[in-house]
Amino acid sequence: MPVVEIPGSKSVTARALFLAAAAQGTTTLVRPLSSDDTEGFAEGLLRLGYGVERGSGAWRIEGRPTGPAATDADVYCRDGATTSRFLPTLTAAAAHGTYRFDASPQMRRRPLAPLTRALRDLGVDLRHEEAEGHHPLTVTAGGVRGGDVTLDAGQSSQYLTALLLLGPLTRTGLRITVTDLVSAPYIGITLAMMRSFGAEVRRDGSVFTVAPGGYRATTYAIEPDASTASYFFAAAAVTGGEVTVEGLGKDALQGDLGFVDVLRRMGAGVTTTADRTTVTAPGPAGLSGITVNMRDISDTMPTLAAIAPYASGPVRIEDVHNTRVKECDRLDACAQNLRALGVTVATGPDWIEIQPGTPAPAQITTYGDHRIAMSFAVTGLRTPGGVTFDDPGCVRKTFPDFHEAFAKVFGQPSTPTR
Ligand SMILES: O=C(O)C1=C[C@@H](OP(=O)(O)O)[C@@H](O)[C@H](O)C1
Ligand SMILES: C=C(OP(=O)(O)O)C(=O)O
Repeated sequence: MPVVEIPGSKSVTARALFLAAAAQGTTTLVRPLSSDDTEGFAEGLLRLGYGVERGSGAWRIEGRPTGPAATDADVYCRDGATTSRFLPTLTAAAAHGTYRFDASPQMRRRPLAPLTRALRDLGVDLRHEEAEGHHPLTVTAGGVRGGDVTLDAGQSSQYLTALLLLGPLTRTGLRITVTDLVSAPYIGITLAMMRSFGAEVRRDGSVFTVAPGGYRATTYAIEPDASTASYFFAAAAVTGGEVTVEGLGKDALQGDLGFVDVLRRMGAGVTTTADRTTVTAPGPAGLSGITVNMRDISDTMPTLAAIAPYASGPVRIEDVHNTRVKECDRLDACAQNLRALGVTVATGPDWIEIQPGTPAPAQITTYGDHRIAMSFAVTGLRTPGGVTFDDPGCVRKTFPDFHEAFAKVFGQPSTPTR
């Protein structure tokens, strides 16, 4: 019964870095994720003049409630959407300073207009350099008074998280009315973590009220990444094995742990205690087909799509339109790779339906998307000779050692070669 050690949560680490930077005092983050996204976030804070010390297993951040020490900085956000959306928002609260942000070509393509519009509605001087609503952009800080703002988070919950995180740094607090919301469980993570750093925030349906007053430093332990765990759980379900992940159980903050409920509905065995989760393969009949709404847990859509051919009936995943504006268009990427493996698949604006099949060996086109690589590594476990990847290294975004760690647990390498 392998107990798998999963690296820290990207989402929790990114929020913790924002909160620690804005807090009064020195914060210690225990077991943060060290990957391209979170290292990029930390480098961004360093460029802004925050004190960040990255030790192995713990990071220390010197909070600066008055804002960045640098009054002028150029920050490169790499591929990180949380970095690209949270860091400009952090600098908007500074009393003064000019901060320019840019991101990778992949991230430049991804939208952030609803967030930048809301920031402007709150009086922030924010200019897009090229395309409206995309990086690169410049924030000329002058503090944020606060007040009422309306936000459409139907494309990304990260817009709402950014505004919520900003709330305690405003002079009078924020009242945010949300007209639409995807990936809702991520807002639960945000609210819980804001409270852990001393903020006062309330939710009444679609209205969020955040009191002014800043944040207080703390020691914060980062839980393992539930989206990353999905590849190991899925692999247990399709290889006849069993996998236990420690540190992710009933008390977990991350909604993506809900992926195990999907596996349970398909026939896998799932046991969850307060702080661990075990998935065991289904009986001899294998996984059944399913129709499932993944609006709340859409980062695990590619995981399910990649194991879908091994189910005994069709797998239909619905309400995941926002997966088209992630690292790549994930509905198209999943469909194209499944077809390359010889599987029958159909897609619509916000859904994908996959027929049972017998995947044949193929090269997976990752589109530079870590989740496409990690998901199809699971498919490869039951493909004779495995699968190969055009860009195996794209896993660096959230799990640089993924291929090695996966091979260690499941024996067969996912052949991360070109
Ligand atoms: O807030 C976060 O940390 C995240 C929210 C989700 O994004 P969307 O809200 O854009 O779906 C998720 O896909 C992403 O990996 C991380
Ligand atoms: C969509 C993702 O990341 P982000 O939006 O934080 O870049 C992801 O990790 O699947």
